[in-house]
Amino acid sequence: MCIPAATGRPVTWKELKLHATAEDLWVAVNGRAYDLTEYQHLHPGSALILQHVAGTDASEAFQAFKHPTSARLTMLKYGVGFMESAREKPRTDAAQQLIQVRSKMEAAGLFRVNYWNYVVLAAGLAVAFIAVLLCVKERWVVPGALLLSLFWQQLALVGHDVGHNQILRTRSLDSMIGIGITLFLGASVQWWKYNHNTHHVTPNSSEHDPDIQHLPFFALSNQFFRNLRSTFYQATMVFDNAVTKMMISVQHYTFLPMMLVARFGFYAMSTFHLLAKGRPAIYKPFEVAAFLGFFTWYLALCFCLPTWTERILFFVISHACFGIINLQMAATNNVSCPEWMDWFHGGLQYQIEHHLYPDLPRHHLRAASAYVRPMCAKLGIKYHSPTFFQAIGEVLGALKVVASQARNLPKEHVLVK
Ligand code: HEM
Repeated sequence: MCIPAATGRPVTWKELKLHATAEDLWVAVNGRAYDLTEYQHLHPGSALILQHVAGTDASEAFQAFKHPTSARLTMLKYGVGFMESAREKPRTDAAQQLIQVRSKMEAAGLFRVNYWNYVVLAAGLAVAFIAVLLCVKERWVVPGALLLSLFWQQLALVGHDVGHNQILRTRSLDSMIGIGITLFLGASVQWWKYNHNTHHVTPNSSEHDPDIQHLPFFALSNQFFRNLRSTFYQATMVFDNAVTKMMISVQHYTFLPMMLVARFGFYAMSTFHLLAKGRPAIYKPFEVAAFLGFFTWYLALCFCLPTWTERILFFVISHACFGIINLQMAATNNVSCPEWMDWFHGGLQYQIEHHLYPDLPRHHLRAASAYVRPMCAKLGIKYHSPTFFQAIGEVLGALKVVASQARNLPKEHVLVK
């Protein structure tokens, strides 16, 4: 990618590190230094994401999120100077391998979208939705509700593709598809995107990654046995109270039942995002309309069923089943499955490939694994890919370990703030 030259003076890496706060925010991108203190609040990818890379070489993160020409022109305004050297440290073996493998996959056409996949998927979604309407008309409550939960699960997976601009490759156009998804899924795609982009920039950081911040219900490691401040929620995740400690100590039992109500988390987070100030507000009026539109059609559908028993049953099954089939998201590691099951996992069974190359279209992830596995072997990195049920077992096992640590905490456990 061609980055416009920032005019100005030489900047040392030591100096860059002195500007690593929200109040004084510099980053280096491809050998140039930028002062983004003011721009952070205009940044479409959020101020928070820039704060996470403040004072560092953000070239790789910048590259990972495709930036259009307008971004490169904007950068001209904020240039401070050029870095004393193109990189702070020479590229590691792993970084070099990543770039080489990317070039090979580009040459093999893996970064090109095959639109037939989406035509088939869209047709499948349309058929599923019409089938749900027919089921409701015929009062087939259970099949209708099960089908609806599968429809939502598949739509959520398309939301993931859209969030990474994997379909139309342009943020505005993919966001339009996202608004359609909000209408049929009842979840703000812009909330999810804000959440998920932060997760990609700060994976597995207990303070920064919203995908692992689930107190008071779950703690994924003993890092959470402190009252940690979440930079994402701008709130303290309080561990030091009786209810949280009790919940964590039994989390391996509550995990699966909690998935039954996970759907409500989508509603809560979307509402919070749409009402919150200071978050990326692009397309907000459309998103709000689509979000409200969802409740209108969904409740209207429930009320097409003549009795309260049928309505409640339809509501409960469609919501609970959505949570259960979304367990494949909860595994958050690679999952080995036969090729014919790829549609069900929606690409999330290739977490390793996806995290290394987030803009890789999901239908090429299986082919990409043929490049990534040898790369891992070469670098001596274990490529872990259990089956679906093994993966769930591993998640439960990890939760159990942390639960037992929580149970055995000494009474005088000191909280490090
Ligand atoms: C250095 C100056 C930067 C400028 C001028 C800039 C500008 C922009 C612009 C104009 C967009 C909207 C893109 C579009 O409409 O397709 C954008 C999106 C984004 N940027 Fe940056 N950016 C900068 C640095 C960074 C860095 C260092 C990161 C990562 C740490 C980052 C992460 C993102 C993300 C996650 C998005 C959202 C992408 C999306 O919504 O699909 N940006 N940026």
